[in-house]
Amino acid sequence: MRLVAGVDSSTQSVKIVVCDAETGEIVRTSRAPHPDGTEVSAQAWLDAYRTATADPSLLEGVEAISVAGQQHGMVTLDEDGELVRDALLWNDNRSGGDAVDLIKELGGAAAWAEATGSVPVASMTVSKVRWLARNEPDHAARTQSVVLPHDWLTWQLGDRSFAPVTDRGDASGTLYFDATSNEYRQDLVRLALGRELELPRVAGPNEVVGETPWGAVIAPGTGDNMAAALGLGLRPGEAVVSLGTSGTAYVQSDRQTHEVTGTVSGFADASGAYLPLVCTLNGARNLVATAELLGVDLAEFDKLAQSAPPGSEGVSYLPYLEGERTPPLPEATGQLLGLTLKNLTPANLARATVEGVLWSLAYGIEVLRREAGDIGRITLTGGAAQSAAVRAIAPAVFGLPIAFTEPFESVAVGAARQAAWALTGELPDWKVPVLGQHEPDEHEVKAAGELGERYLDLLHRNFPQTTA
Ligand SMILES: Nc1ncnc2c1ncn2[C@@H]1O[C@H](COP(=O)(O)OP(=O)(O)O)[C@@H](O)[C@H]1O
Ligand SMILES: O=C(CO)[C@@H](O)[C@H](O)COP(=O)(O)O
Repeated sequence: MRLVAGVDSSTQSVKIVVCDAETGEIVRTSRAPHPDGTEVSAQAWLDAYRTATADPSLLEGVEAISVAGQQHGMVTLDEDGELVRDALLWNDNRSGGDAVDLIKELGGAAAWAEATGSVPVASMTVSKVRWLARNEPDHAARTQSVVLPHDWLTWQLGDRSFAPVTDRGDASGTLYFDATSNEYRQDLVRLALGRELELPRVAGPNEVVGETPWGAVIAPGTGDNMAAALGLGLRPGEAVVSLGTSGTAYVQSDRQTHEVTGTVSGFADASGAYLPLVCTLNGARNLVATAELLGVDLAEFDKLAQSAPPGSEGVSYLPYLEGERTPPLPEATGQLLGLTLKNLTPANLARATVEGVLWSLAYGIEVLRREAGDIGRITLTGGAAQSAAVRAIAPAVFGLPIAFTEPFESVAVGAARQAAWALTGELPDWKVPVLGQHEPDEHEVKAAGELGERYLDLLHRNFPQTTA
């Protein structure tokens, strides 16, 4: 058996899987937590990786490795390749105003969508670069290069024996990369920073970019959502909804989208195609927060949520606990609305939380459908895909069949699949452990329409800027 490893260096933790390169069978796993917060030293990701791999038997016999990472984070390097400051992560909202400025300066949202496939929001690397230039001129002056979380960790795994590399998927989330021509847009870096940056070379999807000190092949790696698409074997006409720290919804496409409202980002994928994607800042943590508020564990939370009727008897939960990105409301806070003496129950509160989180993506999925074609089925992934309530309520909110898997680290497995591709030259066919599928019934589709209208109305009334 030839072994390959995949690393998922995501927001809350690092997860590692070791797989049979031919079948994808998972033979070993490990994980370690990341520090909390939206401003984190990249060194902490390497430390977590070292903790997770401290047992030498984990990577024994592994012939290839690949790192997938949280997208967009700004890792600043000086002329010696040392870290200039802590990384600003994708969910750090301080660059919200910078995104607005950059949109104006390039001539509007359509100009950005045309140039890069996406419209800047606080999350995008280009907005963080502008924030650095504006707020920390000394750090900006020392910054020779900006790389992404997965680029940096990949470079460290190779003991810095090659120049930093990235891949087309993660590069497309910087907003200074054009995934149609596969070229950087240094003019957009200049717009953000006032000068050009040294940027990592964009490796091919199954290129061998280097070797670890212990002799394993290193694959290019990619962004975490791109890796999950690989891990789940995403096919045209199907979507993935991921509920980790973020909420994401995406499809694979053979053409780049250029959606001007910024709801859908026109990212590239890790296979040479595209990955139009909707991302919210508020995924699984809403469920965890409400469960804590109710004083129950996640299993009990699931039971409560499923015991309430669709629509939560009028209780609505706008899940903007960490501000929001889609729609771009970096300063927003969460809202709990429609409460009465009769409906204020733990069950309605639990269900409304799930409905609010799912609805915030359903709203984006409608735009995704318009931009990238119809969607026949959604596969759930990310931490909260293990929630029975999410699985049961999703068909009612999306009005679509919902497939779910056994506990499955789709990002890490996707990275491992890429490693196998780099090792053997062939992208292997790996079986996805689909456990079941819930179909929406007619009543649920109707309920989805009503819930959608209620939430859109609440969004527009509470955040009038979204109606403009
Ligand atoms: N059954 C569950 N219900 C709801 N949330 C869950 C469940 N299991 C895990 N989570 C949450 O999912 C999140 C982790 O998901 P993950 O996809 O690993 O996140 P990330 O990739 O952003 O680090 C954590 O906030 C965790 O508490
Ligand atoms: O910013 C995005 C996508 O554009 C996020 O999806 C990050 O890539 C973080 O992912 P998770 O840690 O939530 O998996």
